[in-house]
Amino acid sequence: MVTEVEAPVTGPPRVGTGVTVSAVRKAYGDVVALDGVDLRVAPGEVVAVVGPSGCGKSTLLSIVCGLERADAGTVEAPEAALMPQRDGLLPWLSALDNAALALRVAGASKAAARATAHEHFVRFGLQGFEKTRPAALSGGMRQRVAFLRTLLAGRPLLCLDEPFGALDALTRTQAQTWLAEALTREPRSVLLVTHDVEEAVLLADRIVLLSPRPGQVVTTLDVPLARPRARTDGAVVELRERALAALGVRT
Ligand SMILES: Nc1ncnc2c1ncn2[C@@H]1O[C@H](COP(=O)(O)OP(=O)(O)OP(=O)(O)O)[C@@H](O)[C@H]1O
Repeated sequence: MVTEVEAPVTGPPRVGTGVTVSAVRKAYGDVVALDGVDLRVAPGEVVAVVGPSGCGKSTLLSIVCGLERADAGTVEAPEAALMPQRDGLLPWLSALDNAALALRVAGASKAAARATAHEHFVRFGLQGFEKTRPAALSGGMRQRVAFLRTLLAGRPLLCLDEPFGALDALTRTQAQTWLAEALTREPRSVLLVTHDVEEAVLLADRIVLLSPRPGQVVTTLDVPLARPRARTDGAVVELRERALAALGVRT
């Protein structure tokens, strides 16, 4: 009998040292995107950043990932893998080669990178689609390929920018469930940007609410609930209402 062992995606370090953002400010000319933002992601914690469109959420992720520099303030963060707002899959590569991309960039041979990525295809619900190009995949499958590629980068911190923003409501719900399960299996420190308060309550350990631009932290909510969480659960509904009220949204 063959016993299948659930292999982790990559070796240690898995959750790293966490993230500390202190008094970060960033302006583009006259447009102040972020002003005095403080934020902490403890090792292994999922922190959601929620706020209205244009309040600087993507800018914050770019700074934490080291793609942009803050004008003021400090950021301490381990090496991060960014899953951008659009899935960023390369249209001319197969699903397998897209998933294996970070490994290739890190210097693995094509065969080794494909073999490692392929080990995870069943678990990610992608088996049978190895050779399929992104255009022929469903939206949910594209997100899973993009997420697998992000995980395989082997970084202790994942920065996810609206990972499900482009999906329809049903696919989005499935993807949220799937992400919650994936993070339970493969714990990482996660900074999740979303404008969907419910998504934040379903996935995060803590929610940081930002004001309209310039983005400033309005309040932080703890989500002390076991996963998986149901959107109809009373505690989930209550936290969602509290977050919306803090953002000034009437329900
Ligand atoms: N490279 C840039 N050059 C000039 N302005 C920028 C640049 N990047 C962002 N901005 C501006 O900074 C502000 C914050 O943008 P950012 O994309 O971080 O917001 P966001 O909260 O992620 O928005 P959304 O929810 O709509 O994605 C916006 O006014 C945006 O136009």
